[in-house]
Amino acid sequence: MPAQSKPYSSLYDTIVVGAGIQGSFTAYHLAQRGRETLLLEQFPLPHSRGSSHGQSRIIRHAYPQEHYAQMMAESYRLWEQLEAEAGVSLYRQTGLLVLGANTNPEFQRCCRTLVKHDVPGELFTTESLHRRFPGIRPYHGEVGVSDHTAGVLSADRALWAVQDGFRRCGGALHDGEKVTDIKPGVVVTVTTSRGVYQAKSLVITAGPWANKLLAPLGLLLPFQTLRIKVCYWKEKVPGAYGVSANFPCFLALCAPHHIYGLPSNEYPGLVKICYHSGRLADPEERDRPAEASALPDIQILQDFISKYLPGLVPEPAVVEHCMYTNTPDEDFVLDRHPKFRNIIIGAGFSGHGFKLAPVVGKLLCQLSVGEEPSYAMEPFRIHRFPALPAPAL
Ligand SMILES: Cc1cc2nc3c(=O)[nH]c(=O)nc-3n(C[C@H](O)[C@H](O)[C@H](O)COP(=O)(O)OP(=O)(O)OC[C@H]3O[C@@H](n4cnc5c(N)ncnc54)[C@H](O)[C@@H]3O)c2cc1C
Ligand SMILES: O=C(O)[C@@H]1CCCC=N1
Repeated sequence: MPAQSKPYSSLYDTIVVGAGIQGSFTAYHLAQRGRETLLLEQFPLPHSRGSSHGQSRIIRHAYPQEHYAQMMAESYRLWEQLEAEAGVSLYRQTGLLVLGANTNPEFQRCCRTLVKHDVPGELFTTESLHRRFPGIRPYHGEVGVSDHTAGVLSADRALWAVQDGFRRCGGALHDGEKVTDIKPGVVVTVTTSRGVYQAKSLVITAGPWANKLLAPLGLLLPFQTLRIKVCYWKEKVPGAYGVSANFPCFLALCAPHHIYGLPSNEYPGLVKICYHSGRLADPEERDRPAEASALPDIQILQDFISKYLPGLVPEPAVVEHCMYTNTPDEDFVLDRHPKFRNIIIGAGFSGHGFKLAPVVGKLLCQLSVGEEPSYAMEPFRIHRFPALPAPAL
């Protein structure tokens, strides 16, 4: 048992299951409020089996949905606060360019939220876009809008910083300890591979494993767990698409799924460009070879790079893997269990939850202490899914 553990079957205010970015921020907010909190993680930390590992994530105000755009101001502030507390730099401003047809409704909604929230940026015609970013060829006559506040979060470092902040507030983090059973009740009993704990409330932030913990609690949410290929592409001229050359992050509004990229930085000479989808995969068998019918994501990226980014070699130089947990509408689930009201669920972050983790953690903390959440929660409610399958309890 880890040194700072309480004895067998001790009572916590809250237990959080899953120390990815969402569970870690939830635990951090709870501990900052003086709640006795236990954060349980199945794998020894750090690990690369879930959704929060890797060097980089995009942070941006540019969102087509108002409910995310309005959370971003607070999210930036909380990231800055964490940087100050931890004494580390977590955010690098690069700007972000959204590329799309000027008739694309999602593009137009992004422009509207940027204006509404007074976010500094510029509109680009096809011609001015190519002049300003010569490395980009708007192949189908796309236009652009930029978000000057956007940039890159150092993901691994951020995860470490928030877990360290949690511990410094007196929180207990047990890694390498898998939750195997949850018994609901006024006091929730949690059994792990190492012991039994009790808490007045429980937060489940288990990423792609969420349904494995929810099914025995009579709930199966309509999640798709996807294996995403994180591809890095070589610059023909080193640094041409780099942060030092002021190349921005970008989000290309392509059908059926978007393509996004980050300037070369973490691996010098390599630009991270990914397809915002992947093939269905169980997180327990993430790297099992794909069926023949699997999504040709690399070909889609190669085609995009040949057409739009002529300064890159259209062959991936490095491919890593990560998991998405998608909901049908790509909105998060932040809600109480419909039957066990002291069990809170944070899941379904659909490949865009990292930047919002400071606010997500605050909302899950508010739900677990019985406070009114600071934002309208309707988009995140479980009851938006019709006809949920009901596993027997
Ligand atoms: C390739 C890729 C690129 C992305 N890019 C961006 C981006 O640019 N910007 C952005 O904002 N977001 C991005 N995201 C999304 C973001 O990274 C995720 O939304 C976020 O990391 C989800 O975190 P999580 O804590 O929900 O899940 P996870 O990180 O998977 O954490 C869940 C944790 O729960 C643990 N767990 C599960 N079951 C148990 C159990 N029984 N007992 C104990 N522990 C358990 C798991 O081991 C895991 O550590 C990206 C995601 C990927 C994969
Ligand atoms: O959330 C983000 O910014 C990235 C880029 C767009 C698609 C998903 N993740």
